[in-house]
Formats: sequence, structure tokens, C-alpha cells
Amino acid sequence: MTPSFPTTELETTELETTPNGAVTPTGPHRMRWRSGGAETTASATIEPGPPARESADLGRAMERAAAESADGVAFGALPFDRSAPSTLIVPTRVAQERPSTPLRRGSSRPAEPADYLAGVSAVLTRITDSDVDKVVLARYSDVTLHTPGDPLDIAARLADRNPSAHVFALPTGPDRHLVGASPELLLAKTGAHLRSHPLAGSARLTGDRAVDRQAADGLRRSDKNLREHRYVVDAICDLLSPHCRRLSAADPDVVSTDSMLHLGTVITAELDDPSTPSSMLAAELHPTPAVCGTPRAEAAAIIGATESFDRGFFAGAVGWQDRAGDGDWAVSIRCGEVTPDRIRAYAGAGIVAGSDPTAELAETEGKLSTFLAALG
Ligand SMILES: C=C(O[C@@H]1C=C(C(=O)O)C=C[C@H]1O)C(=O)O
Repeated sequence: MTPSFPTTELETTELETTPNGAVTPTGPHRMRWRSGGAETTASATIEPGPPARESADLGRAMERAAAESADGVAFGALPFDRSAPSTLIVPTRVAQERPSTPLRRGSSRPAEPADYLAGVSAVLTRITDSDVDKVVLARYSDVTLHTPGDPLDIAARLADRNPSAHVFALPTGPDRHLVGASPELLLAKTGAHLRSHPLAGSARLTGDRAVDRQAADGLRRSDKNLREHRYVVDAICDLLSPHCRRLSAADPDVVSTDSMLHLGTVITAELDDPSTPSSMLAAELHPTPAVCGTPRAEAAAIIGATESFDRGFFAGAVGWQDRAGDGDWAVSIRCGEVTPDRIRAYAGAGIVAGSDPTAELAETEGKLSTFLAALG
């Protein structure tokens, strides 16, 4: 579907306080979204919304936001933490295009590789000693900026470089955008029809066709990668099936991005109730074992104890919903948080029994490069 917004200038001052007086949306902020070849650039107000764990409330809040928006479509961003507030993004009008400005970068500071290697080793010990099967461990890389970077410009460069990705620059707070090019569809809903395309199990692309073909064949046969992938497919099928009358998962295939090869599985389903809001279903699925692990709560606790930073909206979900509850939701990976003086890029890798810390570190480098390469 193609959300489209009025080109006429609408009033973009702050919206009214909601009836219970709790939330005042702020804005205007600028946003960009591109999926399935359709691109939207808009001004929007933002407001805090219910957390993912209150999925039914979130679904209702998105329905209200879609009804308020200029074109009947609202956008949302869910943080990694299921209990932290979401951000509801309500477009008000088409944004004025600004001339693009080159980024003036200062220093770059990747997170210490040694810390990541130690973290993977610690997680492997926890996997051996407990019932936890998979934990996704992440790291970040900071780039300081001499002049504020334009999040919409970065998204435009990501869109050029990643033609089939879900590309987003969504405001998540004052002077703060989540910007990225996600290859991973969490959930698309059109009427009763659902589609999900989880990715997990990865190899780095080299650019040498013969080597990459071998790596793709290796992925298809790798017990470690197939296991890592299966946890994600099973979790999505288990969580969707109570809502569906028909659900099927294809065999895993290999999907490529600009820098990576991944195992991917297409899951399709028919909803019992076609009016179920897509945001509610996305919130129930989130976070899948592709970005958290399995079992979910235990893996999230290990992540909290091992990672030294707050993931914020990285490894969350971003998407839109219209008045019928239809929408597209992507897993917020291959992304960074853009503030006026700093960009923080994130990447993670799934750790299971048999994972090699050095290979997982290299995997995060490959994943980070999708976002960092678009900074110019
Ligand atoms: C966590 C990320 O990617 C996820 C993890 C993958 C893996 O561990 O193989 C593959 C694709 C994504 O589901 C990321 O890009 O940061």
C-alpha cells in the first residue's frame, strides 16, 4: 500500500491535549518512510504510546492516530524493551523538501571489539548452563558530527543503496530520529491476509560471486544457522496461530542485502478477524528471537545484564497502520539513532551453542556497514 499525504499546507502547530489530559503531541517533526517502492516524506507530530506488552492498547492508540492523521495513516516505533513506551507518529502534511547537505563528520568510535568478544563468551556460558537456547548480543558504533546531520537525507541515501529494504527516518523524540534500512519484514497485513519474512542465520557478502554462492550453500546446510533460524520461525508461528485460521511457513531460503546473506522464511496466514490491528499483532510478535532470543524473557534478561548500553529503538519495530488496521511493520535493524551532534549505529548477532565469538564480531561489522556506508 502507498500512504500519501496532502500537499497543501495544513496547520502544523501543536495538537490539542488528549481528553484525559495526559499527552500533548509535539511537532512538527520531519519523517520519511519507504517500503515496496512507495515513498512518503511528511511533517508529523509525535506522542508517547502504549508499550508493546500492552498490545491491545497499542492497537487502539494506532487506530486513533490513523483517524487523526492527514491521510488516515499513522506510523509507530516500538523500542526493544516491551515495557517501554512506544512513539506514535501522526503525519500532518507533505514535508517541504530541503536541499541535501553533505554530512560533516568528526571522529568515529566503534564499540570495543574486546568487550563484544567477552560478552559473546559470557553468553555462551549462560547457554551451556541454562535452558536458554539463543541470545542476540548487540554493539554500537558512534560517529560525532561537526554540523547536524539531516536524518531524511541519510534515509534517502539508504534507499538508493538498498532498493528492497524498508527505509525509515522516524522521529522518536525532540531532535532524535531512528534511521535505517531494514531487510526484515515483521508483519504485513492486508485485510485478512498476513505475511512475515523473518531472517536469522547469516554470512557476510564478499562481492566475489563464487565465494558468495558457496557461502549461501553453506548457510542452507549449516546446522547452527538453521537452528538459529528455526527459533524465530517457530516463535512467530506460535504467536500468530491463535489469531489465524490458516498459517503456513515455506522452507528457508537465502536472502541477500547490500552486505549480508541471511536465511529467510516466508510465513503467510489468514486472520480470523480481518479488523485486528496490525500494530497489535506486531507488538505481540516483538521482540522475536531474531533480535532477542529464546525463551524471550530469559534472553532479554541476559541481554540487559551483558550489554552496557540501552538499545532504545534499535531491535524494536517500525511501521504504519491505516484506518482498517492494515499496515507494514519492519524489525528496526540496520539502523542508527541520529541526534544533532552524534549518530549511533547498532548491530547484533544471534548466539547459540556452537557460535564462534570472532565470527559473530565479524557479522556485526558486516551488519553495521549497511548504515555506516550511507553516511558518506
Ligand atoms: C540483529 C540484527 O540482525 C538480525 C540477526 C540475524 C542473525 O543473527 O543472523 C540476522 C538477521 C536479523 O534478524 C542486526 O542486524 O543488528
